[in-house]
Amino acid sequence: MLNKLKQWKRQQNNENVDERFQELLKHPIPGHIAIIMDGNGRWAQKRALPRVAGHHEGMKCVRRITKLANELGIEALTLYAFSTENWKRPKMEVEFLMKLPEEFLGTFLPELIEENVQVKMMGAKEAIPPHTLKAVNKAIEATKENDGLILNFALNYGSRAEILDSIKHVLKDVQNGILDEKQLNEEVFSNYLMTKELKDPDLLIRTSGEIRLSNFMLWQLAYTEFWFTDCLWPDFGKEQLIEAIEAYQGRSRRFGGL
Ligand SMILES: Cc1cc(N2CCCCCC2)n2ncc(-c3ccc(F)cc3)c2n1
Repeated sequence: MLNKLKQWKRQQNNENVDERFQELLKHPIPGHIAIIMDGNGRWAQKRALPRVAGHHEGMKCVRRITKLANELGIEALTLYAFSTENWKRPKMEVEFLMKLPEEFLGTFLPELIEENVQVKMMGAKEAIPPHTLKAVNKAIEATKENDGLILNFALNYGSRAEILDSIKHVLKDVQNGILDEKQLNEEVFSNYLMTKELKDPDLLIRTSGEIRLSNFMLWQLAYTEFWFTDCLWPDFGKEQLIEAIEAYQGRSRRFGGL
């Protein structure tokens, strides 16, 4: 009896989730969503599993949320997969993390191609292992003509380093007469950033209850709506994505105006 009731309640909830998902489409959808995918280690710890099990489960969640974002017609999804600070983690964990891109793409690249997804990457390539970079570059090449969802992985990414490198590039262009410093403004500077082909994120989601940016897209998030959740990334699913976008749709954005 109890199982029947649980099954009925679960079905009611699923129907409600699907209705809410469809309802999202009647209101403005965020063009670009950025996600700090936090809580993978804690997810594993709660289950007395090794931390890497949480990272692996988090990788499956990447596929789940990518499919949902594509269904919603979201233009770009930027995922913070590995920060410049993550190199400080234990060697074994870093080696495991650096294998995830090739595992993800080895499994899902055909599906991404099928679903018209364009894979991009932003970050400092020089420190990324060749085997990792080879898999990512293969996916970028294989999907470069796709014009559906842009799936942008932040890999060995740090925003302060990105901004500093852009400033150095601007200085060099001014010195070489390529750029007149009087022409330098926010729009011109944005074209020096790794995100030059993307609009700024409309919505930032951070999971696991942490309320900080962790050196992520500091310039680009100036007018972005933030949504924080205690939900751990591996547990982040359709219902949580709906909740985040419902919150976004409930806010009126003024971009500094009245
Ligand atoms: C380093 C790392 C970690 C990683 N995690 C799983 C998601 C939670 C965050 C940490 C662990 N995931 N998940 C997917 C990728 C990936 C990266 C580039 C790419 F082109 C394709 C897939 C990934 N990369």
